[in-house]
Amino acid sequence: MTMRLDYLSIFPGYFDVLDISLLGKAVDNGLVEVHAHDLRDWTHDRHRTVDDTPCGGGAGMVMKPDPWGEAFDGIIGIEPDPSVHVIFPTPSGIPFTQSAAQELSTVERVVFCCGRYEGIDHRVIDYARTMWTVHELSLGDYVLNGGEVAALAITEAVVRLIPGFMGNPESLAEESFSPGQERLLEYPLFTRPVSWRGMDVPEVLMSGHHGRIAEWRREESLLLTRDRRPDLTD
Ligand SMILES: N#Cc1c(-c2ccc3ccn(Cc4ccc(CN5CCCC5)cc4)c3c2)n[nH]c1N
Repeated sequence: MTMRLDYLSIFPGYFDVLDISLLGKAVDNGLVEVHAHDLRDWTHDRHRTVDDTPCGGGAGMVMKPDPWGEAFDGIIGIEPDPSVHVIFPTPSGIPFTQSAAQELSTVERVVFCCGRYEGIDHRVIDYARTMWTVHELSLGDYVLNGGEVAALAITEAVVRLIPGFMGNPESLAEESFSPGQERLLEYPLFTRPVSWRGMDVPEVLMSGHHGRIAEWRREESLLLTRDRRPDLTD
């Protein structure tokens, strides 16, 4: 299966980075195809206007619905198709999680709608919900300037789960937040040299005793999780 990824943004250059590294490999081997679009290509005025003042007052500007609607018509089409998943990154979205990434990794087409300013006219989201499967997602409780960085993060989390993307799929199963995994943070990692600037790799990791190593790693994960993410231990 090839996953088609479309990105609608007034800064489509953000997505040039998807040609690099592992994601670039996924594009090369046909696992994903990436299309970035400039929302301003669907404006018709001299200034290629995409924003206007908020109805009801308030600070900042809101993205006009017209360019989004015309872009949808051109990029996705005018017929409803629930197999198309449209993602609106937004501060008011549902927190994006590994399970959401897992679900999205099986989808054949995803369209990211990257807002800017204070956000997108809500009718755009309401219209999209009548046509496609819509996800309003948030990366976390901090403020970004637009949806592009969130779209890149969601893309990376999803694409790495596509069968055939990762060289060693078994490693995915062991990761924190993977399905079936206890919700623990990952233990500290070490590699050679064994001694570096007066600090040594924990002896147990050099013992070759797999049982003791597993026990040490679990204990370290438990300590780290209790200290940094007590919410995961509920
Ligand atoms: N995913 C994700 C996100 C985003 C995100 C995603 C998409 C857009 C589009 C525009 N912005 C900028 C912005 C910033 C603050 C606000 C809050 N409002 C302003 C006035 C009253 C409250 C609204 C928009 C975005 C931010 N931020 N943080 C995340 N985890």
